[in-house]
Amino acid sequence: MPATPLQLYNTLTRRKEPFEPITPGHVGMYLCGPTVYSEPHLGHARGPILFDVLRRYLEYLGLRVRLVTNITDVGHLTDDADDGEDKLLKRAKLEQLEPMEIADKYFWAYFDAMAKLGVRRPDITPRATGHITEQIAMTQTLLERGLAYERGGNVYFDVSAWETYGELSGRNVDDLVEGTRIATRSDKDDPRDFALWKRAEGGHLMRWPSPWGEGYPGWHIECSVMSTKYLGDAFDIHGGGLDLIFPHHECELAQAKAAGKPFARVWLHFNMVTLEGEKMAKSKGHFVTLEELFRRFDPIAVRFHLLGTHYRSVSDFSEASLRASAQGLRRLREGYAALARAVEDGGDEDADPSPYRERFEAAMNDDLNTAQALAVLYDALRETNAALARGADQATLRAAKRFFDDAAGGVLGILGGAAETQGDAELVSGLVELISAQRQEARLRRDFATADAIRERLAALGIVLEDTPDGVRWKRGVPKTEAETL
Ligand SMILES: Nc1ncnc2c1ncn2[C@@H]1O[C@H](COP(=O)(O)OP(=O)(O)OP(=O)(O)O)[C@@H](O)[C@H]1O
Ligand SMILES: [Zn+2]
Repeated sequence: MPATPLQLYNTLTRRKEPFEPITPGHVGMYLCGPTVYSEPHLGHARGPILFDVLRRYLEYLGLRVRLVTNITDVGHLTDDADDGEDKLLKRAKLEQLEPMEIADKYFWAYFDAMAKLGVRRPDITPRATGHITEQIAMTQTLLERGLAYERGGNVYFDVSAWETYGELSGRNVDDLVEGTRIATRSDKDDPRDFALWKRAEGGHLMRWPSPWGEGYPGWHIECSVMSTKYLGDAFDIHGGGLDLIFPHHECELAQAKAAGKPFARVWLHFNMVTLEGEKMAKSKGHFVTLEELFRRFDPIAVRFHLLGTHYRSVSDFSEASLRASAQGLRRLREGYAALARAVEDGGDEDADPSPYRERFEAAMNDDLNTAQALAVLYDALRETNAALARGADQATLRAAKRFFDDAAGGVLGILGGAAETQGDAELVSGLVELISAQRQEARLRRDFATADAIRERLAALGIVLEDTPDGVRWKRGVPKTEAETL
């Protein structure tokens, strides 16, 4: 198996190791996706952006990648110890919607936000509710192998029967008993055991028939099932936030291996996005939504901001740091635009590569050090600005442009493509505000003919101006009535 130059830190072995795909030329990766019960927050963007960059970089290295990201649309309990209230059902009651309406509403909210962040869609997005049969089958296998037991419609994994339990998180299994709150009325043999299948109580809306009566799957089993279904019993990379190492990934790994599947080879865990030093979490109500941020910042600046910290370090959110990222991105775009204008079409395809390419690759190969990779881009930018100022030859400029296209555009996804479109959004917004200010001036001069003409021309372009006590606002749309536009 040929190793790539890429080194990745593997949580399972606790060290950086050369990344070797199981099947040469192909990479299968699985990222634990969101539970779709509320608006995505900034913390939810870190994993998808990291995996998007990893995928793009593997492609840059010439590999074919299949990325699977699951959607947890079976509601799970507010408590990791198989206890508490179902998050999705709680939200459904609150919004007076069907649980599936909640799941769909936030599924789309999530993917709309990811698209704005320049995150390419996963190749497969399996939903837990679409894989109940497979989850029942794996539960049955574990029962047949004597590694699980049933108690009145609940099926639990027998942790004491699985020797390597704790291998991923490094937790000592005996100590775990201490740390596990012994739930009252629990029918588990051992408090460390976790649910593979839960009996649906009276009011539980999401339920399916099973050999153990009506119920629903436990949280961890969906990922063991859906990852291996689409990537094979052994696959290359499995990822998620550090908060998922225990219990979620520990349990996923135990179940899958106990069912006879070698499972993931590399476990990649990213650190948390924090707000005032504390983990952003929707269940704690401690977060800033992506939608809120997108109202004030270019989404690609948000992407840029998250890439500015190595994925294994905490990324603390503040307005000031995001503003600084937005400014940094603007400088990069301006520099690139000047370079693109100076480069003439065609020729020099075989010119020497930019000297920065090697440094960029070294940073990415070192466990995806995107912070370092961005620093290389800025060194290259400084050099490019100097080259433009001294009127460097076309071969040099073309090599520089190719480097920015591949590194900043292709791999990091902060220039070109979606990034460019976002830049356009900023431009449109700026232009409309400029024109709107001209109209205000016309009105102050009592030049109503000009003011009305501007409003009409904008309306014809699908832009509606609204006079509000806080000044003029604009939105895309059609004016409601003729009277309102006057
Ligand atoms: N603050 C955060 N920083 C980085 N990743 C996060 C953060 N919060 C959640 N994630 C990641 O988002 C993915 C989806 O997690 P989940 O739906 O459980 O979100 P959550 O906000 O943590 O919810 P909850 O508060 O209910 O635990 C997981 O991979 C998780 O690691
Ligand atoms: Zn998972």
